Amino acid sequence: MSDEKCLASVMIYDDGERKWKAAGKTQGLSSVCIYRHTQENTFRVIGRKDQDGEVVINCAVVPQLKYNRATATFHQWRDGNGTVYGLNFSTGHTAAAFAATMDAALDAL
Ligand SMILES: CC(=O)N[C@@H](Cc1ccccc1Cl)C(=O)N1CCC[C@]12C=C[C@@H]1CC[C@@H](C(=O)N3CC[C@@H]4C=C[C@H]5[C@H](C)C[C@@H](C(=O)O)N5C(=O)[C@H]43)N1C2=O
Repeated sequence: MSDEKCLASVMIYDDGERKWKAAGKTQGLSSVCIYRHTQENTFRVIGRKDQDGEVVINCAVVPQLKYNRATATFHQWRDGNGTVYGLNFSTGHTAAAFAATMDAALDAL
């Protein structure tokens, strides 16, 4: 698993207000990675705010996860309890790299 750091703004969709909110206490970019737990063969998306290290996403990658490439730089998915995460990547390249790692994780499950 290439756990190359992907820079993105981590967003969470607020169903009530029907709008995207920045995850965590502040705006700004986070380093988002997909980590593999070798023994259990499980995967998690972990994102840490570059500014202060706050963990703004810590989400299991489950087999039924539907990963949606809404645009070249904005990808999104629902977690197990219905929270919708959005990653607004800095570049199309990092978006594609992250999506390829996500696809590889989903294939390995
Ligand atoms: C069937 C299903 O579940 N479908 C989900 C998506 C999905 C599909 C398949 C599997 C899983 C999921 Cl999760 C869906 O459609 N969902 C999930 C919640 C929200 C939404 C519902 C309606 C709106 C309508 C428009 C779009 C939206 O939100 N889009 C479009 C791109 C655009 C890009 C960037 C961001 C920007 C950071 C800020 C803001 C801006 O541009 O101002 N913005 C956006 O506006 C962003 N929606 C959605 O994605």
